[in-house]
Amino acid sequence: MLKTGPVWALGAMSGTSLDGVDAAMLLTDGKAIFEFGETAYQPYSDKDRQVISAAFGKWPGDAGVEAATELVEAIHAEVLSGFKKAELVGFHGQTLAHDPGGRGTHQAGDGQRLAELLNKPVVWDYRSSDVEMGGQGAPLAPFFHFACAKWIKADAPLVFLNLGGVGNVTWVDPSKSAPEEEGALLAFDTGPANAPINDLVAQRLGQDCDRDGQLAAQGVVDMALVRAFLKRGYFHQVPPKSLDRNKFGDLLQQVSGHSDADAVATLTAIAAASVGKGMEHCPVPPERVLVCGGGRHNRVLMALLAGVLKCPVLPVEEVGLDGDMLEAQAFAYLAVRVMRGLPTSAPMTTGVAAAVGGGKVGRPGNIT
Ligand SMILES: Nc1ncnc2c1ncn2[C@@H]1O[C@H](COP(=O)(O)OP(=O)(O)OP(=O)(O)O)[C@@H](O)[C@H]1O
Ligand SMILES: CC(=O)N[C@H]1[C@@H]2OC[C@@H](O2)[C@@H](O)[C@@H]1O[C@H](C)C(=O)O
Repeated sequence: MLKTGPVWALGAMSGTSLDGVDAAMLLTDGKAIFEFGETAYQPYSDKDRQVISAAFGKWPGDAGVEAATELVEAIHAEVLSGFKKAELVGFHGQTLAHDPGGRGTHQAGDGQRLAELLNKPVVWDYRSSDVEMGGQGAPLAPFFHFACAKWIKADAPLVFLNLGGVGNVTWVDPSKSAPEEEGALLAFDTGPANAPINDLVAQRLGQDCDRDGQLAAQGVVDMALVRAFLKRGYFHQVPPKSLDRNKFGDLLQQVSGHSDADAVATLTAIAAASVGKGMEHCPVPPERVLVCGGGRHNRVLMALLAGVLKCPVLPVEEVGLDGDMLEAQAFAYLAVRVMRGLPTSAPMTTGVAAAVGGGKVGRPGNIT
């Protein structure tokens, strides 16, 4: 049993951009944020990235999945074992495939095995029960965004924008008292963010990202391609809605005739335009957009967003949050909610039939 009151939870996230594993401590009772704690980051090597990306789009039992899973577990065990103060762990794992309307959702990494290795309770498989109840299983950070809005004492509707491999937004009404309350949240994936940019610069230049947007800054945006992209069905779907990382895998083909700089500039403009399009769904316009995720370091992307959005666009650091660790903190927060039987998603965050508490709990000594 988890003791009552606030506990130190350790969250870990390996995101779709495949840069590495983020880990962060959070003191929470599953409702409010009490304190932010230590963090760690372990980048994937090129070899790790190859093993994991070879398993993208694959399901348990498919070739390559076991190797990727072992790697994900081993790297998490290494990073997380340093956090002695953690009373429990929230382990997201690595999404390999996401098809909520079909085969489900697949995060590599077994929380029971990790619980044995770390000798602590591990909450994992956060997305499956939401999907089983008709939800998208993503995004799941929104309940934490609600807690962040309270922590920063926001007094008007605002948006959290995460620019990871995929982009996602959470619109928050901070006047509500709980994230599951009707009208408190609206969340969905906006479109591709860093994933296509990373893939293109990896393929063409052997780089891991377009650092600070340097290449995009030298290119010319193919506006016709951007306009055509926004006509795709996904952008006309009413949220909640979510994306597989490789849903727009044909994008690289679309820019194959462009120079490196023009191609990256166009993919960057597509990421910004997708967010702009998504904002049309907000119940009321947000007072500000607070940006987390690695894409906020991309100056071109941030400048384009400032042009597209009709309110201030600020990195979350402006309000005292850590934009590189927000998702890891989210899974720490959600771990405590799961342990306490509190919901982790709701109809307006994932489209699930009713508020649901996702997540399994792995406990040391439970291996059969
Ligand atoms: N200085 C930088 N300049 C440009 N892009 C950057 C910079 N730093 C990080 N990024 C981008 O941000 C990515 C990492 O972002 P983040 O860790 O938020 O993604 P993620 O958690 O893997 O993805 P997701 O949120 O989709 O699961 C990198 O792969 C890179 O594309
Ligand atoms: C299926 C899956 O892993 N989705 C990720 C991905 O990365 C960003 C976006 O797409 C978001 O929906 C989600 O991650 C964050 C952490 C979330 O669940 O809120």
